[in-house]
Amino acid sequence: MKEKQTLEKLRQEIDTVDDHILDLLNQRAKLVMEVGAVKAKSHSDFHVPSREREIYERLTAQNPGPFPSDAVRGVFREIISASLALEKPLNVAFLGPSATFSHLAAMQHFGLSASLSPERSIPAVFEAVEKGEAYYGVVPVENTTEGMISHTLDMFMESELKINAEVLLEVSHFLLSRTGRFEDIKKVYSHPQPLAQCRKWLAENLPNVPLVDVASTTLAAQIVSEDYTAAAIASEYASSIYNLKVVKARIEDQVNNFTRFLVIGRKMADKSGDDKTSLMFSVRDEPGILHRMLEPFAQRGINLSKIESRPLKRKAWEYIFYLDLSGHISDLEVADAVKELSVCCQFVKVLGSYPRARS
Ligand SMILES: O=C(O)C(=O)C[C@]1(C(=O)O)C=C[C@@H](O)C=C1
Repeated sequence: MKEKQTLEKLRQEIDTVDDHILDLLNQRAKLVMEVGAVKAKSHSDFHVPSREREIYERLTAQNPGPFPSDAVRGVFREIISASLALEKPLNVAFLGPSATFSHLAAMQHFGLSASLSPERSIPAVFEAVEKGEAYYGVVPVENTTEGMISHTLDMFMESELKINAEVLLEVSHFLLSRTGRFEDIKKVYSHPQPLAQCRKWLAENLPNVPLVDVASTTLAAQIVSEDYTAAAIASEYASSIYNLKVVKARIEDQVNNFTRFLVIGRKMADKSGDDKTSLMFSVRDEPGILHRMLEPFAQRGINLSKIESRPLKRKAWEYIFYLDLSGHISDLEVADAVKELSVCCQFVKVLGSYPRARS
């Protein structure tokens, strides 16, 4: 009896706190709408990744607990997403179909209030943003086990779109089926990449079961939702969409399997204080050129986090280089280094400066 009274009292207190939270959320929403009106007048960008980063960092740093800091980030992810939708409903194109990892990356970055539309290919995502059908696009660029996604890099050769943000997503594969029972599985469907990333686990655990390549993990989940004797390798999110049970979670052979996605838009992103800049350039074919192209960065102590080369399609044995470095293009040192680099280049293109993703 006493416990019941205590419970009731505690729940009343929770209700009072919730009322405060609701009131504060509405106070915040009104302020954000004022910010939106100012931005509309000055034609400024509605989505500001650097400001969002500042909010997350400030709140998680000062969080006294016991509410977990990761949850603070998740809650504010949704508060900001809903606020932004009040300023301007945001259309975001991503590499579809729905429930694939690009969809998850878009949800992670923009929250659940953004309107997310699947596109059938990487060029179609670029096109949707270029034509203004979407404000932003989300495309994969690199995987820790499979390497660079050259299709995305090649798109920047023609496109004038800018990288506005990066998203790091841990890619975990789930074995899903209607019954959730191992013994019912007579076939496994998935996209070739997840099948390759789970090869060892499949050989050990389902050695005689045929593996079937399909166009996406979503299609695999869809097929399996109508076949009680098949299983799909897909994301955990796909299980909720297609009403499937998890036979086995995290079956990828390599732990720490991350994919990096780029958020592309029509304008350059503001400086956040912890940024990366991506460049693309081609150099003249002459002795010592590789050394010279890296010198401007080494001399200024600018850290390079990635260098990648791709063949220039128009000319045999000539290459385009992609470089990721620490800093924003509005930093004097970075701007100077890029200027110096351009002396030994046929062309240099800044693909964008954007906040470094939290790993
Ligand atoms: O500060 C802004 O520029 C806002 O638009 C407000 C706000 C927020 O909810 O705090 C919303 C969206 C932006 O991406 C960043 C922050």
